[in-house]
Amino acid sequence: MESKEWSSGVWTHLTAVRRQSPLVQCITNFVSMDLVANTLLSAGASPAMVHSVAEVPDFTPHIHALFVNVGTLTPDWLPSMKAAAELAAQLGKPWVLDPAAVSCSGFRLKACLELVELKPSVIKGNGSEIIALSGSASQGQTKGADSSHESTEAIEAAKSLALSSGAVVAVSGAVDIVTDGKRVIGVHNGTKMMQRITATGCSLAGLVAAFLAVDPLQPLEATVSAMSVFGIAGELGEELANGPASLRMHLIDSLYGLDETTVLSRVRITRLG
Ligand SMILES: Nc1ncnc2c1ncn2[C@@H]1O[C@H](COP(=O)(O)OP(=O)(O)OP(=O)(O)O)[C@@H](O)[C@H]1O
Ligand SMILES: Cc1ncsc1CCO
Ligand SMILES: [Mg+2]
Repeated sequence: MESKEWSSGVWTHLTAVRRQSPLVQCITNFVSMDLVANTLLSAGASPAMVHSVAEVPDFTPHIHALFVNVGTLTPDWLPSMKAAAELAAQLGKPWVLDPAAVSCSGFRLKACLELVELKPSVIKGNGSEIIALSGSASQGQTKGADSSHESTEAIEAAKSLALSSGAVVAVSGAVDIVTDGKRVIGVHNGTKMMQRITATGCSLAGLVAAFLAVDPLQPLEATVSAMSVFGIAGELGEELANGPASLRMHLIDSLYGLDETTVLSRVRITRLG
């Protein structure tokens, strides 16, 4: 299946998000809260940064999807993430795990491995994060939030993590990779300058949660659509931007204004395996 066959699905997913405005609970890092919320709002979804464990029993039953990102994890936050993930999974609600900077410490790696046990629908990381989480990295390799691997170097790790966890695994980068362990799809939208804005990867993962909310039975397709839409918004934004700060603004505006003709002509998705 090539771009043409995917593109109508991408547009259908975006219009469903705009129409249904899914409620997405986000337990994300301090750096990303603003951009994640604004990305979700400009796509038509409804973000709620509800992160206290005390609120999970009341709030999580009402959400349409959950997004968990460990970018600024502390021991206080982990119980909220686990409680929300456990309840979401129990209630059949899709949830996305972003193992941001997973290899920066043993604490964070252990926390992410425990979260993987709670059955995320999708795990979205950059190349280095997916390699580390799948156990493919050599020991002692310590990384921050940025990737030191191309997404394509993480394909085997992504497939193996998808098979062992049951999640769809998405790797962001120059080509976004999405796999369920059998199929491997490449999303070729996006622009290099998006790496120079902090939390674009977190925002992409939050957007994946909104797309899952409107098509929970097809997590691979929903993830591919979200990645393509976010990439197209970045491409259009770059045409108007002078650098990362204005790209951040124009990306949000472009996501808000995306129309059918633009989506259908810009989607670049291929089957890689
Ligand atoms: N070289 C590139 N060319 C095109 N698009 C890119 C490139 N690098 C990253 N992107 C896009 O930028 C967005 C963020 O991906 P990236 O892999 O940089 O996330 P990340 O490392 O998780 O970021 P963060 O942790 O800061 O949120 C994605 O939409 C991705 O497709
Ligand atoms: C810079 C940074 N540090 C921890 S999380 C984060 C945002 C991108 O993941
Ligand atoms: Mg990230």
